[in-house]
Amino acid sequence: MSIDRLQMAIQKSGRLSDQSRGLLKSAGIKIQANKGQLTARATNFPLDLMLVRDDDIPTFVADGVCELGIVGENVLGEYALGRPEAGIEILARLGFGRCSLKIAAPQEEEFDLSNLEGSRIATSYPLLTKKWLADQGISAEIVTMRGAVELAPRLGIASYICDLVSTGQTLEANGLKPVQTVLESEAVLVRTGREIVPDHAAALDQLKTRIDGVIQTSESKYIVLNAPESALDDIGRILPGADAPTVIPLAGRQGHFAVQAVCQESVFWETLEELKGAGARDILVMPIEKMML
Ligand SMILES: Nc1ncnc2c1ncn2[C@@H]1O[C@H](COP(=O)(O)OP(=O)(O)OP(=O)(O)O)[C@@H](O)[C@H]1O
Ligand SMILES: O=P(O)(O)OC[C@H]1O[C@H](OP(=O)(O)OP(=O)(O)O)[C@H](O)[C@@H]1O
Ligand SMILES: [Mg+2]
Repeated sequence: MSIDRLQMAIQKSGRLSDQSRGLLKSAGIKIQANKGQLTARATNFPLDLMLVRDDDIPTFVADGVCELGIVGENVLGEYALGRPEAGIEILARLGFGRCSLKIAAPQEEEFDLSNLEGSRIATSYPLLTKKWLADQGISAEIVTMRGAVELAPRLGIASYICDLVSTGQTLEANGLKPVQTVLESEAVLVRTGREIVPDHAAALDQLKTRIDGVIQTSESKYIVLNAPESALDDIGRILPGADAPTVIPLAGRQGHFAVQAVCQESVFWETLEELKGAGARDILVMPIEKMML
């Protein structure tokens, strides 16, 4: 580690690791692979990585050991409830590691919210669960477990669980069903609430601009199509998240135009069908490699 370089904490190995590294790669940052090491260095940017357990990332960022981190909102939320003064700031939502923290009940149970009153709930997220229960006006006992929470009802440790769900396969395999959502979560880029030295601040701004560009381009597409003049208004309304399309007359085709636009929202097959229905032809959708707004 070097004090001249920005420090960022990412998950060493787990569900967020590959995409955290992928995001940096897309931002043009080359990371020297260092197998088994707890740190890694960018070779073309003043950035060092700390490769740690995801649970430790908020502590590193709060204490200013790392100015930046990539962590799930679930882990960040639990940490922030325990240390509200930590002052960690979310800089960007990253669109991966999407999951929900959910209350789950046995599949055969006819669930009603009032069933939770006075019950035992097993979870690795005691503070988020407690807060949600308090918000609902429910009092219940929390049993904190580090993992394998889905086993708790079968083992008789608790009647309900509060755990992360994405496909729902793990719940199903354990005879459980989701009944309430406590938190929707995705990976976020966070920065310390502590002061950042000026040298690092410039690198941080540059990195943030690049990451914003990567997020934008992953959602954005460049659309080109041809259309008669009568269809242009409808097409302008259909194009998702396009500010001001470029409209150019087609040579030799009176009353027909080429339309070009950057769409900053997802372009689905349904969108193309709608455009065609409005009179568009020869529709091309192209990825955008880089973008700086
Ligand atoms: N099923 C899932 N689908 C999508 N994202 C998930 C899922 N489960 C967890 N996540 C997200 O990925 C993060 C990391 O999950 P992972 O299972 O790798 O954590 P972990 O086992 O606690 O790892 P570590 O060893 O770093 O402590 C979670 O905190 C959450 O934000
Ligand atoms: O709804 P699903 O798609 O089945 O995903 C949910 C599971 O994913 C997570 O665990 P993970 O697989 O990351 O293992 P871990 O408990 O060792 O972290 C989470 O703790 C659930 O157990
Ligand atoms: Mg963890």
